Amino acid sequence: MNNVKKLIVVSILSGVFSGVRGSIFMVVGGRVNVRLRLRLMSSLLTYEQGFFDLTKTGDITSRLSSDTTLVGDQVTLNVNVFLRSLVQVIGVLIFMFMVSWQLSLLAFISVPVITVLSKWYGNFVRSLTKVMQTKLAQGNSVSEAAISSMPTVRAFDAGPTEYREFKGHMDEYLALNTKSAIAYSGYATVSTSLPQLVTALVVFYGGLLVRNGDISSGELVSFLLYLQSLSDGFSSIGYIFSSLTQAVGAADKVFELMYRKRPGMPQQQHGLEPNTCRGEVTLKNVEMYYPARPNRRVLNDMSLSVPPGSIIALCGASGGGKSSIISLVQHMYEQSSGKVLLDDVEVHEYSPRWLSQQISIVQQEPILFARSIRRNIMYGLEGTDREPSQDEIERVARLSNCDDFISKMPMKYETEVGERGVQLSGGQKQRIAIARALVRKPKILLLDEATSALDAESEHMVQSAIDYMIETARSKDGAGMSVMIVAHRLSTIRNADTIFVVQDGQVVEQGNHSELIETDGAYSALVRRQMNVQKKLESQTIE
Ligand SMILES: Nc1ncnc2c1ncn2[C@@H]1O[C@H](COP(=O)(O)OP(=O)(O)OP(=O)(O)O)[C@@H](O)[C@H]1O
Repeated sequence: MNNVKKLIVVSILSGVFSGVRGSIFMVVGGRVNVRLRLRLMSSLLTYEQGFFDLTKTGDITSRLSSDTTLVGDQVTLNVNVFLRSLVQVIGVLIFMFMVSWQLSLLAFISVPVITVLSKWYGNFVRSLTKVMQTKLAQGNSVSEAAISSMPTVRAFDAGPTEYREFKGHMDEYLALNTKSAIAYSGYATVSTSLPQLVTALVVFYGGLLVRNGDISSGELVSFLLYLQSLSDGFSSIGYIFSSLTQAVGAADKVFELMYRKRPGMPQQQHGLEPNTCRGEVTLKNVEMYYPARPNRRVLNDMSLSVPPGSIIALCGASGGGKSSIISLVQHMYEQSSGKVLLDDVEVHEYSPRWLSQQISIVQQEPILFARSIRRNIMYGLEGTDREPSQDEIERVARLSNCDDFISKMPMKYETEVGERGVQLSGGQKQRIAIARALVRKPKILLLDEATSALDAESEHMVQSAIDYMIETARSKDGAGMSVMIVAHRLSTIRNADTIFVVQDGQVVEQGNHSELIETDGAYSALVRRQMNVQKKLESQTIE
């Protein structure tokens, strides 16, 4: 009866032990998964030259999900079983040596072979897994891009093309998967049959030892049972080894991204953070190449200066380099020679955080995030000591002509704008982007003027918001706010203190409107062309 009681206690204890052990590893696996994701996300959000040029962002977002999950899962499942098997193997080994050291040594002749084989197999699987994860990520990137752009896919009836593209990646993944399965079958064949062969040898030699009276037949039987248990332990360690190598293969890519060239959040705090900013921007003999196209010079000996509180316009033919100048001022890219200065200090010397506090930008195609209008307006300031009050948000919304359409929405400022702001019109998005720029009270306002995407009414609304910004910059209230506008509309250009005509990466003319008209060069040609287009449009409308 006592024995039965003991058995019950042991069974319950072992159940509890295995349950607790399992849950501990689930917690550990979950933590590994989340920690990896957080580290990767924080590293991806770190400011880095040229990172904006990554075309396959889906590849990266997939790393955030699938690779980190794989690593976490393998930790949960395998480390747990690995530890259990290791204890089993060590215990059994001790018992085996206690029975017969000669038989034990014989039982181990396969170990060196299996060790070498496992090492080779591990390396193979590791490199293969890396490629497989890349193929999966590429597939994810295609599906993400297609699903998030369904209206375009549908409009161009590109469903079959997208499917073929996706299937191409999946087929490549499957081929690699088959290769991995064949390698596994070879590895498993050798690593399973070798111990069986060794068992046959042990039975043969053990029989001799029993006949010579060196060990009893009972000891031989127990040795064989230990051997079986040992082989079970080894085979589960082998299995775990291959799964863990897979996880390490996946983790390799994650770590590669995490520790790429300019990693680490602390770098973000580095750099100068002066208490004041005058807002004087100067470009001196700047030459620039984009990392994605290192052979194409985009800016060539570019020099310009923006005195504090002035308004300058950049105009000229498409592709001339106007937006590239704006990116350099924000220090999104590094010039290859020359200097980009803010208040006589090179922009790379400032901390990126400080720099972005001084500069606000309204992009040509403003990007909104899938959150409420209120949160979009105070984007980047939320949760900081610069977070604007609701009154302030409403004030800038009024100034940027957003107030009318926001007040007509049922949830007002709490209205969700949808993924990339799809639930708003182009003009509405643009006006929210202007409010977002104004609420930051910048010292330098960069404006990449949007023209084509807006209808006449929206254009009027956006234009009057821009005019207001320019007026603010000129007024005492906005003293010191310099404005750099990539301008297409004559009305905006005309108001600028200095106009720079940019062609093929160089300033070909500069001066104010009347000076440049008098010069009768590239600028006046540009103005004439615009007026002609305007006249044509007007006559067509009248007809
Ligand atoms: N991220 C990038 N990677 C590589 N090349 C780029 C990148 N962005 C722009 N370019 C190239 O740099 C050149 C200048 O582009 P930029 O956008 O500065 O011209 P732009 O004058 O602003 O044109 P637009 O008036 O059409 O906006 C173009 O030839 C363009 O193809």
